[in-house]
Amino acid sequence: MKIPSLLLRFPHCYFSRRTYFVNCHFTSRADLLCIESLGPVHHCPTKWIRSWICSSSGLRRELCQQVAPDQQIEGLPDREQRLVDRLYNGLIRGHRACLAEAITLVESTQSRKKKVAQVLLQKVLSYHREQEKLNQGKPLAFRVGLSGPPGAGKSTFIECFGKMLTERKYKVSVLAVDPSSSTSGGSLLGDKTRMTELSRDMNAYIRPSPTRGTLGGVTRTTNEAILLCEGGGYNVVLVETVGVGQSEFAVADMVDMFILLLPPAGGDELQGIKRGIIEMADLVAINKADGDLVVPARRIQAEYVSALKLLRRRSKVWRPKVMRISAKTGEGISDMWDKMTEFHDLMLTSGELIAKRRRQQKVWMWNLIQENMLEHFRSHLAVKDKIPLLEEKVLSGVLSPGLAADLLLKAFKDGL
Ligand SMILES: Nc1nc2c(ncn2[C@@H]2O[C@H](COP(=O)(O)OP(=O)(O)OP(=O)(O)O)[C@@H](O)[C@H]2O)c(=O)[nH]1
Repeated sequence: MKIPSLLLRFPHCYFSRRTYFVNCHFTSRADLLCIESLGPVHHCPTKWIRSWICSSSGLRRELCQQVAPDQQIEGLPDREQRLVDRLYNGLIRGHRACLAEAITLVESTQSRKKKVAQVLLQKVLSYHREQEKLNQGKPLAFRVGLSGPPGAGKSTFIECFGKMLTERKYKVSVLAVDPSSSTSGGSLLGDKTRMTELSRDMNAYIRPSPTRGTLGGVTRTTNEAILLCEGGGYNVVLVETVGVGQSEFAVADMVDMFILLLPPAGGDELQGIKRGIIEMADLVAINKADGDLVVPARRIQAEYVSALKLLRRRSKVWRPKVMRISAKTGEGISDMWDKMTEFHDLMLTSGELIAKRRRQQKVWMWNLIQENMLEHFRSHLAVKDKIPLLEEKVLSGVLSPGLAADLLLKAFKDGL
């Protein structure tokens, strides 16, 4: 059936500025819609459409309200709007090329592209809300963080784990957070040669770490990339980081479950691993528990079981577990997934998962403010030229860091 165009976004709907003829296919449950644009028309009998939707779809009348103006996506020139529409449509249909292009867009540092990226994200977010509603409020994807020191076997694990999930008809995306690649010029996660088999799997999408940017910038784009992957229908999103810096703390703040992958090695060999990160782990997996390494793996497992008992409980429904696995032989990987789904179900039914996600949203917002404020500060005309001189004075000991900061902050405030 053809009706004049509307952009339907449940629980809200509003009529698009550019009107189209559309084909609407309602599902029997009447709250899933596919809209296909066929061509422009110049008038839009809104009242008729509303009553048509309400009567023919059985939707409650209050679902058909106009969205608040600040939620509307508009204001882009046609060319950019077409780009957003193309990426959005491709993304929600599961086209990997569109997902890749969309992530490149959110990674862009150009202000124009950033704006376009935000419009796209806003659209994807609305789509998320609709889909979550259809899913009885359950999140679309399971977000899992994976961290571990170099050589722990992260890529071997992801390859094995990812393939197991795709065989079970999950769609898996792997995002890497590795700001070391921007600071040292070399990537600790050694992006290119990793997970070759999984990267050929049509139900998997692997995105290497952005090669530029600060930790703040990289985590921002990773957060946004998670949303895009979920929009693309990936129901398990793995965020990988190397556990020797700050990035793993950032990753723990963007996922539902945080997993620490360790080799069967004792304290000295794991010095690079920060103590704090163990406290954040929901599951510790001792990898390489095969062959001669089974015995040391058992010992390390026992050590971590005792260590975790001493930590403060972060959840009412879950105590961190320690498991032995072998990414090489695949042993323990299926059991590990069972534990992970148990965690997910418990967190979901207790309401802790949703609460955690909400908290993370707030943290994310403040991180963005912090990052943007700093960028604004550094590039402000009143302080920009003074920074090198004052930094030099602090370095040579002529000025205390506190005084230099005060001088810069004063110059900034005066210049506002
Ligand atoms: N015996 C054994 N070796 C493993 C296992 N998992 C990984 N390895 C080996 O450990 C080495 C490091 O594995 P990777 O998967 O590259 O480790 P990684 O943590 O991804 O390391 P980076 O790529 O440097 O971050 C490789 O030689 C693997 O073959 C395992 O379960 N058992």
